[in-house]
Amino acid sequence: MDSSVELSSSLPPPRSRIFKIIVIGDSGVGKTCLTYRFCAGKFPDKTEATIGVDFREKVIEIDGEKIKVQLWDTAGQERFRKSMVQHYYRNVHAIVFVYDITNATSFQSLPSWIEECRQHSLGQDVPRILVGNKCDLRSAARVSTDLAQKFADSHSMPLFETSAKSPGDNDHVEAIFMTVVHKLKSQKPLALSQLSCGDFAVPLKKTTEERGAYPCTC
Ligand SMILES: Nc1nc2c(ncn2[C@@H]2O[C@H](COP(=O)(O)OP(=O)(O)OP(=O)(O)O)[C@@H](O)[C@H]2O)c(=O)[nH]1
Ligand SMILES: [Mg+2]
Repeated sequence: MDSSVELSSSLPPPRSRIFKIIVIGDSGVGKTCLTYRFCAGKFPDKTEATIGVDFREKVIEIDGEKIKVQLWDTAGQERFRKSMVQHYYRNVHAIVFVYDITNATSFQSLPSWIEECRQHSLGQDVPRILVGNKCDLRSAARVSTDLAQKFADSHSMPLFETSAKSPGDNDHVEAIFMTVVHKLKSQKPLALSQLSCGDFAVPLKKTTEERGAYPCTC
C-alpha cells in the first residue's frame, strides 16, 4: 500500500480562512488599480469603469495559516452598482474606503459611503481603513493630509496615503492590505509575537483603538 496516500487522506484539511474585504469609493479613485496592484503586483495597463463588482483573490500565509484574501472591487458609478449593492455587504469582514487626493469631490463623498455601510448593517466592529490614492500626483492634490487625518480620526479609522501607480509604492499598497488582514487575524489572536514589523503599513497616525489592535509596537 502507498503509505503517503493513506497518510495524506487521514490528515485534517489545512487551516484556511476567507476574509472578504470590500473596497468602496467614488468612480475613478483607483479601486480597481489598487486591488489589481495588491493581487497581481503591478499597475494595470488599462482599466474601465467597473460594472457591478469584480473579485480579486490572493492567498497569503501568516504563521502557517493560509488565508484567502478576497477583495471585492465595487463599482463607483451609481448606475453600475444598483443591482449588486445588497450582495457587497453580506458577510463583510473589513471595509477599505478610497478617495483620490486630487479630487475633492471624492473626499466629500466619503460620508455617504459610510452611511451606505451603516444602512447595510455594518457596525463599528467591522474594521475599516481610509486610503487616499494617487499620491504620485501630489502637486495636484486637493485634499490635504491634515484634513483627511481629521476625518479619519473622527471616524476612528487609520488613514493611509499611497499610489497604485508609483513603482516606489508597490510594497506600500501590499502592506496596506496586509495590515487589514493582520488586523482581522488579530481579532482572533494567534501568536502575535511571530509577526514582524515589516509586514505592516503604519497608518499616518494610529487611533487609540489601533494602538491596541496593531501588533506592531514600533
Ligand atoms: N496617477 C495615478 N492614476 C491612477 C492611480 N490609480 C488609478 N489611476 C487612474 O485612475 C483612473 C481610474 O482608475 P480605476 O482603478 O479604474 O478607478 P475605480 O475607482 O475602479 O473606478 P470605478 O470602477 O468606475 O468605480 C484610471 O485611469 C487609472 O489609470 C494612481 O495611483 N495614480
Ligand atoms: Mg473599478
